[in-house]
This record gives sequence, structure tokens and C-alpha cells, in this order.
Amino acid sequence: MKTTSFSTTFMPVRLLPQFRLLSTSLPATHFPPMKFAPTLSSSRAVPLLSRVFPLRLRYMGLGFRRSLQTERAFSTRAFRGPRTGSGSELPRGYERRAGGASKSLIEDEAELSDWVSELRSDSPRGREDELEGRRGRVRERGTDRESYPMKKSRRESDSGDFGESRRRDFRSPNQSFTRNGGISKRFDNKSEGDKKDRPFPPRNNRGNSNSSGEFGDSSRRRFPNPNESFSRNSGISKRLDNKFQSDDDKEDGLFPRRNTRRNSNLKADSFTRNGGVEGLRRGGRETGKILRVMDDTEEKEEKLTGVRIEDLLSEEESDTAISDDDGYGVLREKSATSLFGSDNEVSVKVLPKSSPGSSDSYLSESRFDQCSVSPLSLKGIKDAGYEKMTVVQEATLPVILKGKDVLAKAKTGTGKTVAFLLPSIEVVVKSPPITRDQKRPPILVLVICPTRELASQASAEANKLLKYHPSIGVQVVIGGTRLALEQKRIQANPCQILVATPGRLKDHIENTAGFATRLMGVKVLVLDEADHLLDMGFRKDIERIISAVPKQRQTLLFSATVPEEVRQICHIALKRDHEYINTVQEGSEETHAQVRQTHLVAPLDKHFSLVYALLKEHIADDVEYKVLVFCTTAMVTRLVADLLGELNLNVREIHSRKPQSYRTRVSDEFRKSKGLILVTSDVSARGVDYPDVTLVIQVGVPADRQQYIHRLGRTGRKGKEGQGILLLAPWEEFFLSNIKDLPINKGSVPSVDPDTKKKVERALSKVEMKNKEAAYQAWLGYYNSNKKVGRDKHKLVELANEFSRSMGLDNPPAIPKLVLGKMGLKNVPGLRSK
Ligand SMILES: Nc1ncnc2c1ncn2[C@@H]1O[C@H](COP(=O)(O)OP(=O)(O)OP(=O)(O)O)[C@@H](O)[C@H]1O
Repeated sequence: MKTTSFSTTFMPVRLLPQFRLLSTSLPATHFPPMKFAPTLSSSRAVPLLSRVFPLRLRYMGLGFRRSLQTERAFSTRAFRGPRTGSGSELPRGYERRAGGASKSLIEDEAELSDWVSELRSDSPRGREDELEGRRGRVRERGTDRESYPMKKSRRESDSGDFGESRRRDFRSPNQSFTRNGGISKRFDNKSEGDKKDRPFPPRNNRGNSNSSGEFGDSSRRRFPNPNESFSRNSGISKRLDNKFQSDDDKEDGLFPRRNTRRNSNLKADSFTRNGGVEGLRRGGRETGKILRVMDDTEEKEEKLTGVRIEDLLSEEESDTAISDDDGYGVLREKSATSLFGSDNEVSVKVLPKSSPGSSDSYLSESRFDQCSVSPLSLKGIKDAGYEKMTVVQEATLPVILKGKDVLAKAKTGTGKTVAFLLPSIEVVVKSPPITRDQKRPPILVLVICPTRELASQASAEANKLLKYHPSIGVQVVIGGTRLALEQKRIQANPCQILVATPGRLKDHIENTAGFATRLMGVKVLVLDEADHLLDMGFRKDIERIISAVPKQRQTLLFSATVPEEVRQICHIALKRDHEYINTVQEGSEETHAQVRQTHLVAPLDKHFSLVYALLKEHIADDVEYKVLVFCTTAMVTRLVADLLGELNLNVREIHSRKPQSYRTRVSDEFRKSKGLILVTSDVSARGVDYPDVTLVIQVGVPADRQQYIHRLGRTGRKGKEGQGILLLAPWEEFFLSNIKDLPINKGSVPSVDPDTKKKVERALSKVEMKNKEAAYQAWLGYYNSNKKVGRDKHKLVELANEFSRSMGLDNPPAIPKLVLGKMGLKNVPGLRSK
């Protein structure tokens, strides 16, 4: 197994002749001439590329007849974006646009900065100087408002035009999702019926021959494709173990980011969240959008609620009281039909888990070995169990291998990580090897991920691909350890590929000797979950990081969601002539058709019982259940986990208030397990690749549309089926307008029988008071920062007190005056202060 350590044994690296082929271009036969000329004549390009991607070229309407096999995804699709003379071609149906933004959102940030500076004197934690320092530095770097004037180039308007003028039907026999809002044939039988009243058969009854044996071993699963490695999951886990075991400092490094980067880079948010968040909220683009900080609730809750991490650490460190009891016996007591109504609303009958590999729609017909990557990478890919490229890999690889900047959008769980890692590795392969005497060997590839879990996962994936490249090292810097120890580690293990979370990376740039020099070697910069990284909570860190890497570089932005705002500001990172590759057809759903989505609207005081009832129902249906329950904040997550534990469900919790060691352990356990519920904050919302998640429940309004999509995307990965339930209170229904284009149906609220209700109340009474108090405060902070709910403070307090009653506290917990002041809730009737 490859480790992250750097080996001094170098493999001879030779540039393959095929690479040269990929710098060729194709003729732009259907599109207006572009601004820049192709690098090579098109007459040469087509045959050459057809050798490299023979199947793909047939999709392109370049004079080849489509074969039946290849017709699958691209039958009636047309190009969406302008074909640049220098751009390689995409299969029809992919949207690719050249050019970047038409409008900068930096104004918002300037507004925010101004507003924050007004608040600085309120800071309880002495962050003013740091903030000022940051502002100063940003200005120095020319990344302030003036540096991003509103621009609307011809190219930009062109791309918009193309966006409107070309539409594709992505329907195909192999692709289980259609791009124009329909459900493909593959799922017609099931989904259409099921949406109404026909439940999916329980998993145990599935006739699928694959399902029975292959799930026998709970620690492994099999895919019908022999090349998909069944050991993948365990492989990843082991690597993660290694990685974290090498971080011997992690146990004692208690949230150093909080004292360093966190305290310095998120001041704007911290102020806004604690004190009158109005200014920041006004920056939100969506109705009800809550501007997010960092990866998760890590910062958010502290700022929203005044609950300080430091106050919680000791208890968190010793918090091992997690129920391992299996509540199967109890849970099967109730039949599904009695729980769920059968009126004209959609029944929330929980899906059985999909049969393994029930759909391979995420795969393309192109194989990796048809692609111009080094033989050693191909060996690594093969060992990882990958044979065919996924749709996004097929679409992006040739373009990235040519050296273009790319902004890529592809649905959740469709292999974006490999899509950016593989061509990045090829850049390293082509670069001169590190020599022993190099004191500060350059970092050639820098991958930024918003969460620690995601960064670890990406580095594990990189290690898989690098199995036969012993001279190429990967390191990960993610925080959760003391900076000094991480400094030592990266010094002892030089690497060409660095995967990092933004805050910790910034810490290293500013505090690690020689690190900035090493970054000057960066040839490829990747922003995974790019829309999130370019969001307010991260943007300043990202700008700082961008200013620390060379201008002459290739930049790759990947995400499952690319809202218009991000298209408009992506020029912060991307070259103007970047390619926008969108494998999610505009007008079609951004979620997977094979994931059944339901929303339930029920009074807040019923939510705990409903969550329990839904889980019971799901567990009774599917012994191999694997459920994620998303909660609004870390402290609410803890409360719900406590409650479900008291109810004897097999539950784990993960959120930012847990030490990194704990997070890693739980994450690994959930990755490998079946029959487990993970209650989580948004630390698990994006990117985390837990295989075979059967159900995602989202309790309370998500931060925004994107967050809803990413959370839901933890199920239905790699073409599998899944189910999502969004549980809202009546006053949260406004959120539905943000996702009205998604195939989400209204579900009939299950009736909760009196016994269940009593049981839940009893369990709630056993939950520790301090956890309820913290949850109340967190809840108040979260909704206070919600544009819609937080607008009317009186109403907000009423609702918070309703939440308090739902926990069994008729008398709402008192909140420190300072916190109330920061929330802008001083003297609001109904609140108790202390
Ligand atoms: N070519 C391939 N063939 C089969 N499996 C693949 C291939 N490429 C990637 N995978 C697997 O697909 C799964 C999902 O990949 P990944 O996590 O990169 O998805 P993603 O698109 O980044 O999802 P998200 O949007 O949630 O971050 C992983 O388990 C990965 O190992």
C-alpha cells in the first residue's frame, strides 16, 4: 500500500507521444468563429483525437455515424457552449462554455467588510487587529473591490447566448436520469409508480440476484462491474487510518485552527453571526439563505450561538457515550402501513436499498486505457477497480490534459475527484522529479477541499492512483493537529501534491518557513466544491491562497452545484478562456432521478417523534440500512443523537464540536458499516463518499439550495438508488420555492401513535440539560441568521420557545446577555437572559 511518505526512488518519467495529441483541436463547425485560433489544424486533429478517444468522437457529430452502443447518452443533444478553436470537443449534451463571469460579486464582500469594520469594536475575542491585517493584506494584493470591476466581455455574453440557444435531451438507454426533467426508462417502472403509491419492495424481497450474496458481507460490497474494486472502501479506510495514525499529535491538538486561522480568517462571519447578522444576511442571494462559514457548523454555531468550542472541548474529548445498542427488535414492532398515510399525498414509504450496481448511468463508454495517461497511472486506475470513465471524467479529462482551466459541474457521486486528480498527477509525471538535495521541493499540485474529511478522502484517492508512482508524494494539511507538528510532518515528507483545507493552508503560508516558496512551484490548483470555496465564508482565504501561487498555472474548479453567482466570480481563480463543462443539462434536475425525494411539513413539536418514526420504518424495511440525519447545527446534532441513542437506535454523531480523532473514527466506521445511523451537521454535507447510504433525512431548513442538493447527494451515489426526506415546520415551507425545480414530492405526515410519542418524551427527559440548553441557543442562532425566519425577532423567539418545549423544556433556557447582544436579541420578550 502506498503511503504518503516521499520515496527517493525515482521512476524514469518519459512524456508519452500521446500527450502531444491532446494539444490538438477540433474544428468548430457549428459555431461562430472564436477569438482564438486553434493551435493545430483541424484536419489533423480529428483522426488523432479519434485514436485517443475513439468512442467519444462518435458522439460529436463530426461525420461519424453513431453506433447503437454509443448513442446512449447523446442521442439528440447539441452543443451548448461555443466551441473554442482550441478546445477539445465534448460529447453532445455536455455544456461547455468558454469565458467567465459577467459580473463580480465583490461588491457584496466590500459591503460586508465595511459592515464588519463597524462591528469590530464589539469583538469579544480581540479579532480586530487580525481582521484589519487581513483587510490590509487583501488590499495590498489588489483583491479588494476595485480589483474586480464589473466586466462583461463579449465572450461572456456569447456564452450566455449559447446557454439559451442550445438545449439537449440527455435521454439514453444507459443513463437512468434524463436531463429534461423526466425520469428515464430505466426508472420509469419504479419511480413513476412509486411516486404515487407503490412502495419499493423491501430490500429483503428483492429478486435481484446480485443483491443477496453480495451484501452478505457487511464490510464489503460488490459491484457487477468486475473492475469496480470491492476492496475500495476498506482500502480508503486503511489509508485514512494510516494517514491519521501518522498524525500522532492529533489527540492533543485541540482545534488549533480556532486559535489561529479560524480566529483570524472568519472574523467577518464571526461578528456577523454573533451580532446583528442583518448586514451579512442581506448579502444572501436566495430567499432564506444562510450565509455559511467554512465547511460546516464548525464556525457557524459558535458565531451564531455564542457557544464556544473551548467551553466544550473537555466534555467532547471524553464523550464516548455513544449507544452501540441495536434497536432492531423494538423497531420492527410497528408496521409500515400504520405509520404512513395513503391519501393522495405521496407516501413516505422508505426505499429498500438499491441492488448493487442497479444502474451504471454515471459511467461513460470510454475506458481509461483509451485515454492519454501514463501507463503507471493506468495501472493504478486498474488496481482501484476503475475501467470505464465516468461521464464527468470523460468530458473533462481531454480538456484538462490539454492544459486548459476548467470549471466542471457534475452530479454528486459521479467521480469528480478522479476527474481532477488523474490529470493533475499527469502534470507531476511530466515534471522533473524532486531531488534529495532540494531543501524546499516545489508543490506542483495544490488541491483545496472545504472539510477535513473531504481533504483526507481526496488524498486517499490520490494515493490509490499513485500506487505505481513511488516517486510522487501526497500530503494533507487539514488542521485538527497543532500547526508545529504538521509543519514537521510536511517537512519530513516532501510531496508534489498537497491536499489542504483553506484555513490550515493559510496558516502554513503565513507561519511555516519555506512553505510560500514551495507553493511558488504550483502548476495545478484545484478547488473541490468550488462554489462553496468561493462563497463568502471562504472567499478571503481562497483569495489569499490564490495570491500565493503562480499566476501561470492551470486551475480546476469542480462541484455538483455551480450557481450563477459562482459563474460570475469564478474569474477570481480561472483564466478568462476557461472551459465550463456542465454534465448536468440545464433545465434538467441537479439531483439523481433514482433518488426519491419527499418533503414533510409538520409542526415543530412533532419533529423528534417523526424522525424516530421514519427511522423505525426504514430500519424495519431494510436490515442493511445506512442513514444520515442532517441537523441544522452541531449542538442540535448532538441533541438529536443523544435522543436517538436514548431510543436505542444504533446511532453515531459527527459534527465540528468533536475532536478530529473522533470525527475520523466515526467517519471510518460509518463508511464501512451497515445498520447504522449517523446524525450529522454539515460537516458531512459535501463530498464525503459513504457507500450505500440508503436514506438521507434533513431536519429543518437547509442553509440553501446547494446544501440541500449536496446533503441529498450522500445517497444515490454511483447510480444507486436512494431516498431523501426533508422535514420542515410550516414556517419553513418557504424554502421549498428554492428547490421547486427538483423532483421532490410532498409526503403525507405519518401519524405518530401515543406510545411512540410517550417513548420519545421519556427519552428526551433523559437527555442532559446542558445539551438541551446548548441546542436551544444554537437553534436560536441558526434561525436568527436566516433571512426569512430571523427577520421578525418576536416571532423568532416564539418559535425558539416552541423548539424548547419540543425538548420538554416549558421554561426556555436562559442565554448569556453577551450572546443575546451579539445575536441582536437583547430585550426581545420571551427570552431569558443570564
Ligand atoms: N471511473 C470510475 N469507475 C468506477 N467508480 C469510480 C470511477 N471514478 C470514481 N469512482 C468512484 O465513485 C465514487 C464517487 O466518486 P467521488 O467521491 O469522486 O464523487 P463526486 O462526484 O466527487 O461526489 P460529490 O459531488 O458528492 O463530491 C467513489 O467511490 C469513487 O471511488
